[in-house]
Amino acid sequence: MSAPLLEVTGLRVAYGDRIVVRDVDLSVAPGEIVGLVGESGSGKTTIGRAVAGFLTPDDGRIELGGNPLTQRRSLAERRSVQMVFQDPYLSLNPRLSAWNTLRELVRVHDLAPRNLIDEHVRQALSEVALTEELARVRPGRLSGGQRQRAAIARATVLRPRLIIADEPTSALDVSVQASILRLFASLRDEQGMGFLIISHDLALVRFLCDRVLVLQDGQVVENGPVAEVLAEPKHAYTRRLLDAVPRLPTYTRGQDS
Ligand SMILES: Nc1ncnc2c1ncn2[C@@H]1O[C@H](COP(=O)(O)OP(=O)(O)OP(=O)(O)O)[C@@H](O)[C@H]1O
Repeated sequence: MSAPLLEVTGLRVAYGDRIVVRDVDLSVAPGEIVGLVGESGSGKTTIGRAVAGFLTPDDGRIELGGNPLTQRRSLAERRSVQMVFQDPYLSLNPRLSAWNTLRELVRVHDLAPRNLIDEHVRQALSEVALTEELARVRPGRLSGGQRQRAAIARATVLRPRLIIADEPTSALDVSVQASILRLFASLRDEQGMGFLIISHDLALVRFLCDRVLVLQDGQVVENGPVAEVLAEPKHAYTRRLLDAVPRLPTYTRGQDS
């Protein structure tokens, strides 16, 4: 297996004196999609926010490509780890079109010479299958799926090495969920991006992820290839999580509806 892209060791996060993440180790290899599952309140989002640099852990190490990441990150380090939220409005400025948001990011991060900024933005939009016409309207006029595509382009335009996606499809209609998941898979396959996908949806994890970590009360209780963990969960908690889903819906690999 290739050297990890992300390596987290001994992560501990407390809110006040309440420890909500304890001794968490996790890794994501380049081109790997790792799922982080667990009940509500088990600490999934907190881990994602710590890795993205939005909060300071109380203990532990976060390394990207072998280099330690602290909360005080350089522009390049911030660019390398991008987060996509359940609610695309958190990623997009409602007063700015996605087109302008993306252009501004390319400019600030100096990713293309002035005359090639539009080209760079067009490329990112085409990867998420969003037309320039749609990208030029305010996010409020887009459908939920289009808005999430714009939010993903906001992350991918920066050519990050790792994307953390927190419940990226739970606000979307079932009909568009699978198309967003296929988009993540193609970014993994074509660009070798690593993903940490936070979800409570085991069907999504089975469809998309290569490996899964199961979190209970802030601790990792199971970690392994998705097929193994979901077929033969070793931990009673994982079995309970699976039992709580009477029948996993199946995402199709067909055309978007
Ligand atoms: N800013 C905060 N201040 C205090 N406590 C918090 C804060 N954010 C989260 N918590 C608490 O920390 C614990 C872990 O929350 P977290 O959001 O990481 O869990 P989660 O697994 O992502 O849950 P969900 O699936 O509901 O989003 C919860 O008990 C939550 O109430």
